[in-house]
Amino acid sequence: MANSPRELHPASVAVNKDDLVIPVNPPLRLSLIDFGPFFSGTPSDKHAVALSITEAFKTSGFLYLKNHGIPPSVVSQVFSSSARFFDRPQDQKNGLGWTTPQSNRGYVAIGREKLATLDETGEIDTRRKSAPDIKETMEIGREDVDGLPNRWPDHLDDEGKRFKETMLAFFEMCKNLHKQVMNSIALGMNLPEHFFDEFVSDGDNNLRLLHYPPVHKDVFKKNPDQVRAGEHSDYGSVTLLFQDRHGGLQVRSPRGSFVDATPIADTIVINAGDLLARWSNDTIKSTRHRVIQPPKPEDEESSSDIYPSRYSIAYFCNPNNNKVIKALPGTYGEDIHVAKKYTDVTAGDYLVQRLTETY
Ligand SMILES: O=C(O)CCC(=O)C(=O)O
Ligand SMILES: [Fe+2]
Repeated sequence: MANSPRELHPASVAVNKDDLVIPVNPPLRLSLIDFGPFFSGTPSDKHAVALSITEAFKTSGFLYLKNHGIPPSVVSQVFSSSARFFDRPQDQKNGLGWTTPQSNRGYVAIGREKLATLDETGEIDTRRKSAPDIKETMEIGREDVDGLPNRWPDHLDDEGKRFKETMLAFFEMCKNLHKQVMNSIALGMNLPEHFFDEFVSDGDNNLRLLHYPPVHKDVFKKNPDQVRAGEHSDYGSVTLLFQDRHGGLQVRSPRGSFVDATPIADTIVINAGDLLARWSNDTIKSTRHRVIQPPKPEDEESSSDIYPSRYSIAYFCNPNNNKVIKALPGTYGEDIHVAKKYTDVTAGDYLVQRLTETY
């Protein structure tokens, strides 16, 4: 059973109708939304869920989703399989290395990617040298794309074969959830429920397994710039983020302070990415976030000098690569006195350009 937000974060989180309201000024509300009624409720229940999801994306850009339809047993299987993958010898992992932004598939060793914000991309090289992100990742894309093979460990051993099966099944579940979340956004923005279907049919998404290795506490004390993953926004439509229990994910409030997105069991953290913000003519927010050391070491860990490993799974959802993204109906026009803010862009071109800046 999911812990209530109050149990998880007694000191700094007020609970308001199930939401985490983080008491910064202005408050940052990270809504905890029950997706159940979207699948099985009356049309008006469904509409209410759609409105709360869309409202969350328009205000904080982040929400927690429960009853999302992906069974907890599947999520824990994916976490275990991911941990076993990162436990492999370094040369096995290097043999499956990430190659190009176009492919965006394969293993990325510690220090290779430096997440950064849109306005500081020119400085990425300098920043990567001073405080590289302390993380390794495995990137998995849509299977069976000509010339862009996934880098599976299935030729190594049986465990590698099971890894491939587990990740492919999970990829499909997340792809379906993405479609449902887009349906809810469509309804919440007064568009036909299936408006986005033709945009998300291919599943040009990216499953990223993340491992933040154990770090000596001194590393963070000695370098105030050191983080596990630097401040950034995500690039695509929405990100489905599965966290373990350790914490460290933080969301940037409108005034610039960072607040903890405390792990809540059996929920998915969902945030909007830059391409969805652009698509919505900036009515939806793509909010910056980062990963630092865990907020307060749990009792059994507080006496240790080491922060333990943290694992997370990010499923980056994108529109089909070949789709042209232009401002959504209802987000601009003379009647509402709002101009289109961006030129049209092809989803694939936009994402490759953003990835090129990061690696
Ligand atoms: O590990 C996390 O909790 C967040 C990872 C993330 O934001 C990313 O990879 O874009
Ligand atoms: Fe992110």
